[in-house]
Amino acid sequence: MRGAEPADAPDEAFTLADYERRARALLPPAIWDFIAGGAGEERTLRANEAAFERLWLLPRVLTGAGRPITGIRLLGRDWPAPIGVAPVAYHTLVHPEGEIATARGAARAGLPFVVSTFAGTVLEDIAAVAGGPLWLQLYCFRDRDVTRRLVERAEHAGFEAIVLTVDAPRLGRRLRDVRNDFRLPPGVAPANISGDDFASPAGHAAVAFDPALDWSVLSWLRSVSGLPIVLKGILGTSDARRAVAAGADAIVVSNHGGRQLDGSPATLEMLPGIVAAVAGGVPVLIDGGVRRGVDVLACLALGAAAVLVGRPVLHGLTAGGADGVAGVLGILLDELQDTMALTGVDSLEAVDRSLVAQREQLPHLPLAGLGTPPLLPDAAWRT
Ligand SMILES: Cc1cc2nc3c(=O)[nH]c(=O)nc-3n(C[C@H](O)[C@H](O)[C@H](O)COP(=O)(O)O)c2cc1C
Ligand SMILES: O=C(O)C(=O)c1ccccc1
Repeated sequence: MRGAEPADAPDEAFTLADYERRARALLPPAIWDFIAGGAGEERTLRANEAAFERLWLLPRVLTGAGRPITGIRLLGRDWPAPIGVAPVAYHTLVHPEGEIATARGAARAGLPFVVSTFAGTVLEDIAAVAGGPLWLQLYCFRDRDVTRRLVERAEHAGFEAIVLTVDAPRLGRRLRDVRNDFRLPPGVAPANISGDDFASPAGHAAVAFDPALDWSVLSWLRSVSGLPIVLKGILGTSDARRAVAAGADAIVVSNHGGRQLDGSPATLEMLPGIVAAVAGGVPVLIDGGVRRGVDVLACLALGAAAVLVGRPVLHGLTAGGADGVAGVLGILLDELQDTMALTGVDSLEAVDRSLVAQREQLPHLPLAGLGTPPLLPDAAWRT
């Protein structure tokens, strides 16, 4: 259920769901499937969004907090809001200007952009139009020279962090793509790595990704770059602790938007346990299913430093190029401000766990306990 929708679906978009609908109407079905789909039966994909439906925000009244400030500081940089663009391959699949248009759109909000190893446009060109922090998402290839050159180029172009994706020794089995025999259309190819045979993403990954990647990759990465290293794709508490011990500068709690291990839990459900395990050691970011301002605040209430959004940015890019990306990010920002004002917090430092309650738990709470409900008991399973 997407909220009040006009029957005749006009062109104007007021929510991320509106952008999603517009993108779906515009894209060829196989490209839509590649973007929208997840691995296997898509249980994890569905779980990401569903987890937000089970969480309520508890407003505080008469706090005088009507003019919220959304800014945060992360890895030594000010962000105007705790929202960044998640790394997504091949923006040129949905718009001829690809990541250039995305960077222009993100620049209007001043928000950070994590550029994929599989970007369809050139890193230096993206850097030339960016207006907020740029991070490079890295897939570590068997060919470490190709990997190293990519990192060096990014550093030289002014990228400020490396986001190493750690949940992909190979790509997950995405059944929509298998059934569609999905291939990249002519003209869509990675612009920043050498090699060939990119047309089938899963086929290419099976050959090129390093399937034997282990924790030693961190010291290798340190040896080739002085940039902060962010590990993306952590879902378990012991992996989170290990990431901190291994010297990661931040982590992203992610199941890759449900595209890798189908059957892995919703990211929101794992967040509180991971935040507790990391105990302030490094900032914890999260992605997966963030679709409204209230979702952003829920993540922060459970301890996230910031969120990344993936598919919605591509929906904006599809529907309106740079304007569409700015539209999507602007809606999220406006909604976050609305949510903060109505929740009664005027800065993100004031946000804590007392602001959220898990739906199933509320009826059992004594009324007096509403301010500090025992939320989301930390992950029942540990890895
Ligand atoms: C079409 C598509 C391509 C993606 N490509 C990458 C990628 O190249 N590298 C990466 O680390 N994650 C990639 N992801 C995962 C996203 O970074 C992110 O984890 C996920 O999309 C977040 O969930 P959301 O789409 O629900 O916001 C991709 C996701 C999609 C939908
Ligand atoms: O990471 C992904 O999810 C993804 O879809 C992808 C696409 C092309 C190349 C590598 C990964």
